[in-house]
Amino acid sequence: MSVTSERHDSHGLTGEAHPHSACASCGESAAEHDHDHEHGFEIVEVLRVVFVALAAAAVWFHLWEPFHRVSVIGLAATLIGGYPIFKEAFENVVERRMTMELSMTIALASALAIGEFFTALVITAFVLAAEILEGLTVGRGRRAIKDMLNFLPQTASVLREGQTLEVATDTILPGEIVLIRPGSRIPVDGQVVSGHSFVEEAAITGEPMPSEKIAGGAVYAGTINQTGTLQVLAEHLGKETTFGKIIEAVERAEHSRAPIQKTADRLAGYLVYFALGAAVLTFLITHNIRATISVVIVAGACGIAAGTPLAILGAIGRAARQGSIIKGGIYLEALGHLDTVFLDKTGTLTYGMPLVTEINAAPGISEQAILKTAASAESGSEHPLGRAIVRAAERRDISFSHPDYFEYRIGRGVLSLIRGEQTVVGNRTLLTELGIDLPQRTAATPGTEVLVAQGGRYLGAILVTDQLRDSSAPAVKALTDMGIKVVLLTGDAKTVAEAVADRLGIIQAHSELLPEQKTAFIAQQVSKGRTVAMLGDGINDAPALSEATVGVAMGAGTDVARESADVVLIGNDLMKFVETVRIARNCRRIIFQNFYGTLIVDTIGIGLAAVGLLNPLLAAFIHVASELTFILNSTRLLPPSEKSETASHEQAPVQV
Ligand SMILES: Nc1ncnc2c1ncn2[C@@H]1O[C@H](COP(=O)(O)OP(=O)(O)OP(=O)(O)O)[C@@H](O)[C@H]1O
Ligand SMILES: [Zn+2]
Repeated sequence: MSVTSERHDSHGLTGEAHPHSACASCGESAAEHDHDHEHGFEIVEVLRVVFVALAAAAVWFHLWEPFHRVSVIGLAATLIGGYPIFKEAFENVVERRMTMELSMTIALASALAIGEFFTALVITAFVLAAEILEGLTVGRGRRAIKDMLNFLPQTASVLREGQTLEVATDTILPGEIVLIRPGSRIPVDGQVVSGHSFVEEAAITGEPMPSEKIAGGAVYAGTINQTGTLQVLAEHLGKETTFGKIIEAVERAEHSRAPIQKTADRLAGYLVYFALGAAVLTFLITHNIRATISVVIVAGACGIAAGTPLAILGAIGRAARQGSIIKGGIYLEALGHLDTVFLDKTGTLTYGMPLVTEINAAPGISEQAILKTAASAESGSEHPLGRAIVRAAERRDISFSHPDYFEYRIGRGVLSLIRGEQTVVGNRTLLTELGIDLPQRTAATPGTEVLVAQGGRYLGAILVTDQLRDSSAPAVKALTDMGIKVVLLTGDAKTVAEAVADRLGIIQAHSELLPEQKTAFIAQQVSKGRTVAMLGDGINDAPALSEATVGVAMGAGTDVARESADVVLIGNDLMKFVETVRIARNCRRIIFQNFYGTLIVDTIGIGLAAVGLLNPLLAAFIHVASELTFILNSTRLLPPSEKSETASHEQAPVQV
């Protein structure tokens, strides 16, 4: 049961500020407030319960009863103690909203009217006590997320003019050198300039194994430096850090309402009507006022109304802790009933750092010449394949020039002009379109064949192989085991697609797709009513990510991909995606448990009350107990408190 006093609003989390109301207006405002004055409110509320309970005892023992029919203590204490309930009910009447407070008020008024003062007081006490417990639970949920914000260090050591100064973190500027001692939390995103250490990055990636840092390595705010001192060149600060962005996304997600939340509010509203309707029927049929009051009282809806946002908040928070940022409740909900996952190959299933592994030259051409020509053509290329070729040429000390003209044919390769000669580097489709004669595939091993031609003549093929991510195979298996269809979509050749699909146990693979074909493919699935996720990393993937029900970007991918995505995997670990789907499914299951549980308990309760088997006190107890059970059910998803974690880290032995 929940009473929504104004003070209480400030403790709410999105959507549960008026837990019993079926109104969309209850969401946003409550979440804006903070909850620093929590303790003051608790004491007033606790005193109110104690007051009502004492009054109930007084009524029970017939203390001071100047009038025969009316208990002054009972009446006064119910009115004073129940004030928050009545106030809320009055506001609901003004707003023409049917809420549980309103029905409780009706029940209390009826109890007073038939002289059941003790009953009225006990019910009031129950309701108020439940409200406190619920407020604490929901507050804990909100704090679990807020905690994340407060755990960046407030001060940091900075090297300024040859001196080490302790300054407030928010005064550090990009480009300054920050000194990070072992055992302390890193305050900025930046690059290690000197030192050697291991850093625990669980806050960012969810990965518990510390990662080694030497000069040149990247460190992230919120992670913990463990063994050595590091000097870090600050690059991003505060909100601009990866950590800051995680928090921002989680906060935004918290404010956005998932469709299921609207369903929950509506369902909670219907329950009130149902209870009132049942009460009217009970009265008409039995003329038993006590039974009628019990019917009104027994049905609780907080398990649905407050339990739903709590579960969603917990799930988003938990996912964030393990390195996947869900940008809104709506995506969490979709992930909970996903039926297909589309995977891009390069950069998603593979590391996206391919290597040149083989060069097959046409007769009379040297490997050197092929690499030189290809590297020149690709010197301005951003594509992983182009970069691999350029890197290979550099590694072999092959000098190359820049093309006079360069054109990128999406999904095919590059056209360029080198010293007046038309140079083509790309796949079979591209070279065939240009009318260049090609031999059969020459490569001995699997990999992507990049064909090179100059002046209309085929020079040879460069085989580029990318490595599958370690997490790809287990992730595909886990998704398949969960009953989700896994489909590979790639721009690469059929042979490569099939080899990858084979290695990973993917049954359906589509190859040689242009980016717009990937997008169209996904759009078609979505229009069929499927709930699909697309995982990708590249610039070309952005439209497909937007088209999918849930677009998922690899953290190491391009900015465009991360912007268009609905979920970002910070650590590039595909198992994190699997884990996120599990969390989403769990969240959905808990919400539905609460839905069905509430409906069952309320229906049985109303039935028992209607036939006179529940007195109002028992009815109130059932209401409160069932609601608290369902709300506690929702809290199972909340991430463990970060405070204790932080404390244990700070106590870690400091070695300098
Ligand atoms: N810069 C390039 N140099 C050579 N070939 C290229 C280049 N860009 C694209 N290609 C050719 O076009 C194909 C499709 O490229 P695209 O970028 O669409 O997909 P991909 O990187 O191979 O894989 P995925 O679609 O799984 O990310 C590549 O496999 C390659 O054969
Ligand atoms: Zn309630």
